Amino acid sequence: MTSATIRIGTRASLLATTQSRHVADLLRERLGREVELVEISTDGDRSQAAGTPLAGSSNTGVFVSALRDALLDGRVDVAVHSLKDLPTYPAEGIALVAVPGREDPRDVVVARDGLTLGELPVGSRVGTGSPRRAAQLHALGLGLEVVGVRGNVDTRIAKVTSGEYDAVVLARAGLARIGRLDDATEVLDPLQMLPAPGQGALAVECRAGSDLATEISAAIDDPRARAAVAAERAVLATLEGGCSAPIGALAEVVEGEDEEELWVRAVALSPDGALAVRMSATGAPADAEGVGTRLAEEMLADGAGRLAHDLISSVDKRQNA
Ligand SMILES: NCc1[nH]cc(CCC(=O)O)c1CC(=O)O
Repeated sequence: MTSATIRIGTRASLLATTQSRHVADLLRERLGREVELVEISTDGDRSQAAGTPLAGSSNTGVFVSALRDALLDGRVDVAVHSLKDLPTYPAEGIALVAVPGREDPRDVVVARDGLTLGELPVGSRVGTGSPRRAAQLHALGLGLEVVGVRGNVDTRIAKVTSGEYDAVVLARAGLARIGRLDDATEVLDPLQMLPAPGQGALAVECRAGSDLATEISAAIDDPRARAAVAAERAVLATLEGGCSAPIGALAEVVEGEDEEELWVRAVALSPDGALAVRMSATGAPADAEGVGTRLAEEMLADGAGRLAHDLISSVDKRQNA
C-alpha cells in the first residue's frame, strides 16, 4: 500500500492542474513516492467546454463534490482544491490533511494600458463576479462601474485585452500559478481589498482515517498557513450564520517578541459598499479558530448582520452624508 502510486484527482482547468501538479511535486519530493494526476470532469466543466462558462462561488460546489466523490469511491487517493472554494462545513468521510505553503493572498488588478484602479477614469468598467470584490470596489468611491464576469482566469483577462472591459480584479495567486503575473497592473493593498478567506491557499484532502492522510499531513502541511486559514474560515463560518453580506478576511502568523502571533483582519460590507464593519484581532496561532470566531461575533454585535439590507443602509448613509 505505501509503495503504490498516489493518485491525485484534479479538475481539468489550467489553474486546477497547475495546483495539483504543484502538490504532486511536493509529494514526490518529500515522500519519494510515485504520483499521478487523474482528471475528474464535472457537469460544470462540460457546460464550460460547450461555451456557457460557469464561474465563481455558485458553481464551485459542483467541482468540489465531484472530486470528493472520486476520493470516497476510491478512484483517487488525494483531492486538491483552491481552499477558498471549499464550503466551511465539513464533509463526511473527508479529511483536510494539509494546507501547503500559501501564495500571496492579495487581489490584483489587470487593467488596460498598465493602469491602476486610481488611474482609471470615472465610469470605467471593472469586471468581477465576486460580491466581495464588487462591494470593496464601490467602497473605494472611484466611480467605477462594476460589471459581472464569468469564466476562468484567462477568459477574464481576455475581456480586458479585447477592450470589452477596462479592468478585472483577480486573485494574485491564480495569476502566479498559471504564469501570468506580468498581466497584473496593480497589487491591491488589503486595506482597500481584503481577500476572500483562504485565498491563495490550497486544500489537500484524503479519505478520513487513512494512513496516507497522516503521511501527507506530516510531509506537506504548513502550520502557519493552516492557522491563518483556520482563523479566516472561522470568521466566515461565524458570519455566515448571522449575515449574508460580502466578507473579506486575512490572517497572518508573525514572529512576536518571544512567540508567534496570529493577526486577523476582517470586513463585512453592504453589497453596494456604502457600509462596512471592519475589525481586527490578535491571538495565539494554536487558538486560530477561537480568534476568528470571537472576531466575527464582535462584528455581528457591531451590526454586521444587518449589512445585507443594502437599500435601507445605503439610503441612511446618503441622507447623513
Ligand atoms: N473563484 C475562483 C478561484 N478560485 C481560486 C482562484 C485563484 C486561486 C486562489 O485564490 O487560491 C480563483 C480565481 C480568482 O478568484 O481570481
